[in-house]
Amino acid sequence: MAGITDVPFRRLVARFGAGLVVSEMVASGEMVTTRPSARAEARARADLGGETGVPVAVQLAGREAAPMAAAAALVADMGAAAIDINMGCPARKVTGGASGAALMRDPDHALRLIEAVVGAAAPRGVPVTLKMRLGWDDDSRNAPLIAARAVAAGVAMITVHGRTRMQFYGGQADWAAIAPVVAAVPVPVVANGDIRCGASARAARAQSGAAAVMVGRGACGAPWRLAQIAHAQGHAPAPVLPRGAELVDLIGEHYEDMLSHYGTKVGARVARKHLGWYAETLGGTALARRAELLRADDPAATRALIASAFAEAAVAPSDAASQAPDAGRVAA
Ligand SMILES: Cc1cc2nc3c(=O)[nH]c(=O)nc-3n(C[C@H](O)[C@H](O)[C@H](O)COP(=O)(O)O)c2cc1C
Repeated sequence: MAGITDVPFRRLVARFGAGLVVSEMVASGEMVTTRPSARAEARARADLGGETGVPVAVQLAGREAAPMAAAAALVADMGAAAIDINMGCPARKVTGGASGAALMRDPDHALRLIEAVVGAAAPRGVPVTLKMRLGWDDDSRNAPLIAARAVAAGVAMITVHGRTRMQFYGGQADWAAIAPVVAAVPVPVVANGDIRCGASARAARAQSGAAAVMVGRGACGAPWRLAQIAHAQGHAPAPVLPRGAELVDLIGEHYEDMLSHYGTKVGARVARKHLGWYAETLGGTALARRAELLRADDPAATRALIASAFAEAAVAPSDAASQAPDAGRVAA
């Protein structure tokens, strides 16, 4: 997730057992631009330096086949374990440039782009995956059609966020609407949208028939949650959940990692949203002090604040998260 799943966050997720992490969305044009600073930033976002200690898939966004193929070749040569094509981002600045979910409005063009990426990645032995929505809007739910064509072009796995682009993040993800994509392709389909706990993961898989789930916002302020959900599905051992001093240490290390990764000034700003999410996840005293955490600026004061705000916090068991707003539909 852009602005969230950066190197410090991915390092934490890897610590809880992730075997593969995915970069933030990287603009293909910037990856291959001749402007050195933009290019360096794009390549840093891809993080192929092995800093997380586990394989990295790189997600590319773009609207034209040629720069997408050039970026795919570049990241494949830099060691990407897989290349994911972004066909789901609803943001106006992305779709306005005809990238992200806007590609779903023109399947023929999208296919040329997919073929170009596969053409660059396949000879290098790197699989290509695709992330999409149900369609642009309710009148054009063309995910099954695009998925089938993408797989025929060589795509190895498809993730579907169960909303249309016009829904942005509103309403609830429609997991059952992912089932026609599962039926249309012989490759694994991953269900995404509003999955926050073991129970919602099970419900999403049951309603969609998907082989796996993807968790986005549910991992914010909860880098352990992916491991909890994997365990609830019987795919991983129970994660050791930090409490008290260990939790303070973990959040403190995340904070220090953000400062060193981005530099103190930018890092302190990036850290605020993560500290706010930790407070929302952990509740209690931490939640009561969320406003302070969101204003945190000076590193010494922030370190002291982390130590006192999270001192009594404990991670809830996975399915306690089903007390979240989607609890009703999980039970239904
Ligand atoms: C701030 C933010 C940034 C995101 N960035 C990306 C991205 O870079 N690539 C991507 O495929 N999806 C991105 N997403 C979408 C999520 O991956 C996911 O599809 C969506 O949030 C629904 O899943 P969730 O309910 O589990 O969050 C982003 C979502 C948010 C809220």
